[in-house]
Amino acid sequence: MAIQKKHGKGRLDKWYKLAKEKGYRARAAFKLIQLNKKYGFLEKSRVLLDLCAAPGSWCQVAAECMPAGSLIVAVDLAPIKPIPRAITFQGDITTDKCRATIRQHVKHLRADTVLHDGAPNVGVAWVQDAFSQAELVLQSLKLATEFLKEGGTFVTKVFRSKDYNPLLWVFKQLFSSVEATKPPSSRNVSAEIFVVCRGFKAPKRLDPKFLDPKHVFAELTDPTPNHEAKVFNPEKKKRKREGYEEGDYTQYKEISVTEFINTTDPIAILGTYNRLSFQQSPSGDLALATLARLEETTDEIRLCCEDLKVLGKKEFRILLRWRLKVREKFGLSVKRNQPKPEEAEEVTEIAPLDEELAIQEELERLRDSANAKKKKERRKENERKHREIVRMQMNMITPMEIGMEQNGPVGAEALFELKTVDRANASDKIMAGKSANLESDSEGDSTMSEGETDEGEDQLERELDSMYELYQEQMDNRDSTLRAKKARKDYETEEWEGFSSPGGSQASDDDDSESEASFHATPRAQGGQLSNKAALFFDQDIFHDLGGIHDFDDEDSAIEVEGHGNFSEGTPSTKKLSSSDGIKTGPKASKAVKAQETAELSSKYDEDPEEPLDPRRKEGRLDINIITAEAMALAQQIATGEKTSQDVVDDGFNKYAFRDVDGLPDWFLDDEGKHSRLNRPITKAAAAAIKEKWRAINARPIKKVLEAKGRKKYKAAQRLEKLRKKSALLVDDEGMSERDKAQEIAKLMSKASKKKPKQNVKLVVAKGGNRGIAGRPRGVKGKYKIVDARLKKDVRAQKRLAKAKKR
Ligand SMILES: C[S@@+](CC[C@H](N)C(=O)[O-])C[C@H]1O[C@@H](n2cnc3c(N)ncnc32)[C@H](O)[C@@H]1O
Repeated sequence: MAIQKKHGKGRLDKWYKLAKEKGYRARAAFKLIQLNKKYGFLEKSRVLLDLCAAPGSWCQVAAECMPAGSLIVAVDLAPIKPIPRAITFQGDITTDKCRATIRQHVKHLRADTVLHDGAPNVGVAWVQDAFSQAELVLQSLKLATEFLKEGGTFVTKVFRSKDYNPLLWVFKQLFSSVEATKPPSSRNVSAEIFVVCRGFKAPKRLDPKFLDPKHVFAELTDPTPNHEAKVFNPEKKKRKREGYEEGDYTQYKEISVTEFINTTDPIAILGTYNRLSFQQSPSGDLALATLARLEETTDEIRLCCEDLKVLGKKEFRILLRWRLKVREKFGLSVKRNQPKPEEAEEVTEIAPLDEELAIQEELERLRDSANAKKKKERRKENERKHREIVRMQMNMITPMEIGMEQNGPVGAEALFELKTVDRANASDKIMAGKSANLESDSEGDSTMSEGETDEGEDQLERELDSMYELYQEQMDNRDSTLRAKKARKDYETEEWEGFSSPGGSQASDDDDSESEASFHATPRAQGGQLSNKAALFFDQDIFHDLGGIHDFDDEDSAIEVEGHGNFSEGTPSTKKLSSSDGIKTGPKASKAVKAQETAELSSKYDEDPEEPLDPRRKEGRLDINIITAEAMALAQQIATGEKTSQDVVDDGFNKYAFRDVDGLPDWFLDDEGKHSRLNRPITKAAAAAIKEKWRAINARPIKKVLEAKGRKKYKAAQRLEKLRKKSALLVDDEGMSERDKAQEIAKLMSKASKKKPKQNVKLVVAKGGNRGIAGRPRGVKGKYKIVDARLKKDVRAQKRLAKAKKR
């Protein structure tokens, strides 16, 4: 910390200059301004007493801030030049005469505020000072108790000495709020502190002992100080908050080296002072001059003398040895058998030597209390979470509300556990299953030959179709989920058309090739590349002449989808049916059989069903969502190796397969898709998992609630950011003490965490001048709502009727 000079040019700091500029009689004016800014007592005061007021800068500030017509009475040992709006007189605040004079001036009135900035030995009449600072404070408090009104404020200056705590104790007995603060304009080197006591309790009877210095400052016997311990065992020292020595309120102390040589207690000097000075006094010191010229006074010694606070054991020993040598040279007595410093065992408690320490401690205390608060909040939060989990277990809330949804329902991991697969060495089998070829003989002439239908039948068909379309349109409009489904269906249909386009260019897109890989007729590796084995195989000459193999593959893959669907043709309607089977897939192929992708399925578990209209994800993979227990059971069987993709393909050959759907009306296909389908066995775990999944999905808050929650979070983040910026500004403010900064930040935090009171909405009845108005009604402030006059009347009428019925 930079040391501010209290004397000489150092005292002409920015506050001094500012005071000059503003016309205040002393820089002390800013102390009151800053105290008042923090506590705002002057604006509320009508009668004020300023004890120890010379030269009168506090009076000037009070006269500026207090309301017009207020009474200011100021007293000091030294004369005070007249101040507009203030009554001043010369007197000693410790005397009865002064008390009587104040009474004369204030008459029957009681003071709202009593200020005391007294310091002995400061004024011109310092000789008359018989009291120490603390005693002077007690005297001013005595006057305050006599003249203050109930709830009044007493502001006093105290010094951090051993009397500080007893004084604070007395204040706390008499006032409801006592706060010690150091305004930024108060020099750091000064041990002064200002105590603002608010809410005077105005006791009817006051025990005189409260204001009797003998009782308040009654000393406790102290053990003899052990300076050696201070110097040589600094790490063992315990702080005792005694504060500054009486009359010595600076933290930086230096002493001449000659004193160090002459003293009988050198260790006391090393423990107390900051510097041993080689500076000559104006009168000249011969011993010092000799000392400086001695060869023993090496550069190292000089360096050690510069700052005693940074020295270690070794340097202290060097200094002590040097002192002994010098004393020998000067013919002073030398105690050879001085106790070895290391042997010092007794540890005494050391008072804090500087104010910096006091501030540090205060900050530590604040930090500790903030930490304790945080810990308490954390504990509360944990308790809340625990309660929520219990509630969730009781099915009162959903996992999503406490952010557990992404973990999936309990047992999901077990469901897709691959360990059992590994144990059974079935993974290879699964991998092999992936590339199983499917020979389709379903391809062929499947187009339905148009039979001979008569005119009436055709018309009926058309009518039925249009009626069904109309019905579907109505359903779609009614339900947003259905709308989403339709959009999805359209998308799939579109894609499908692309797939069967001639040349198969779309089918060989990178995106698609990946999805094809699982069931492809040709064993293509992911990304459209052939595996080495497959490449070698297809390099054979017999394949070279085969054109359109891709088209064929594509069609096969389409069939594969139907493997667990009900129809074998690659028409839009069959796509629909395949999704009704439980695994929602993209257009090309089902990926449910890929063991590696089953893991992905489980992670997809809780995705929003409303959100993805596009079945593909950004990276081009299919977006598969297991939505039925059957699909879940199948996925589980594949994941655990119970079934391979080949088995799935085999299962696909059943009585529902290979149905000709060409020319069948949509409504019929829809109906068939719903009812005429294979019932696959489901496991208990799969059923439970799907149930849990739907429970979580159903329990999700509606969009509006989610949006509101999001808004709330966003606002909280904004508030936090604002707070962070404000705190950063405060931290950078050089004009504020660390303690004030910490307090300000704590204030900001508590302000930010407070909930704003809900604004009441004022109901304005739309009648008279307010009838049919567009904007804010006249004379209405804040939130308002215009209500219909009739409503009120109706309510009244109802009440009247109810009353009449009772009679
Ligand atoms: C720091 S100055 C006060 C400055 C003043 N607050 C201002 O703003 O100008 C301290 C004053 O206390 C006064 N003082 C000290 N002992 C006093 C006593 N027993 N009675 C009255 N005044 C006293 C000194 O005369 C000195 O003027």
